[in-house]
Amino acid sequence: MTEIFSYTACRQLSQMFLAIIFFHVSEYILAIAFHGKSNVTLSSLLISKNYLLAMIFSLLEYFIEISLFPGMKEYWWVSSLGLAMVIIGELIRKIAIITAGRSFTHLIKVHHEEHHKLITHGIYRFVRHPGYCGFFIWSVGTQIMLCNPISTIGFAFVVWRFFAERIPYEEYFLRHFFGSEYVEYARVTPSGVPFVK
Ligand SMILES: C[S@@+](CC[C@H](N)C(=O)[O-])C[C@H]1O[C@@H](n2cnc3c(N)ncnc32)[C@H](O)[C@@H]1O
Repeated sequence: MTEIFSYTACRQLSQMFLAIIFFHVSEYILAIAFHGKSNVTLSSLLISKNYLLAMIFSLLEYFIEISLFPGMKEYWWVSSLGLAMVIIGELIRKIAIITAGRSFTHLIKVHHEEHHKLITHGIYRFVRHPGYCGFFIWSVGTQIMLCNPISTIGFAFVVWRFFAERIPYEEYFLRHFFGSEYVEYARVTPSGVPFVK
């Protein structure tokens, strides 16, 4: 039980809390910067009920494992790989948000607005969904950082499935808004999420 107060737990849990706080606060600040305070609600913090449940589950897994099998959390190369994924995923996502500017909205647009321009430059030259690619790496990275095997697999599966369903839906509207320009862009640019065409 004392392992919960060990150096390992303090370090891994503080990294986790810092990663979460930084992610959500920066999403909110960037949303305000690009869309204006009056157009942004607390939903831009991106904290849903399912997300909260997943995070609580991952912390429960962490506490149970560190109490019963403390050695599991001592694989520092695994934890450091997770930390690197958190930083890289965060960077990719924030570069995507800054590159797309006003075209990046947390809710998928179903009606074309004048200021909504097709973005194909910067990081969007390499992948069509850098924001989702970054979040996928970030979220799985948080669990690798905690050396949580069950949540690593669970997060990878759930987040992947979420984007595998969301991307075709989002692209249906993008094709509608931008026509052949989007079709050609999608033809030559990978999605950025593994196994999603
Ligand atoms: C949460 S953002 C995600 C953007 C993108 N899927 C990504 O992962 O970086 C969703 C909004 O971005 C818009 N969007 C997605 N790709 C776009 C692009 N290449 N150019 C302009 N708008 C885009 C969609 O219309 C949608 O309203």
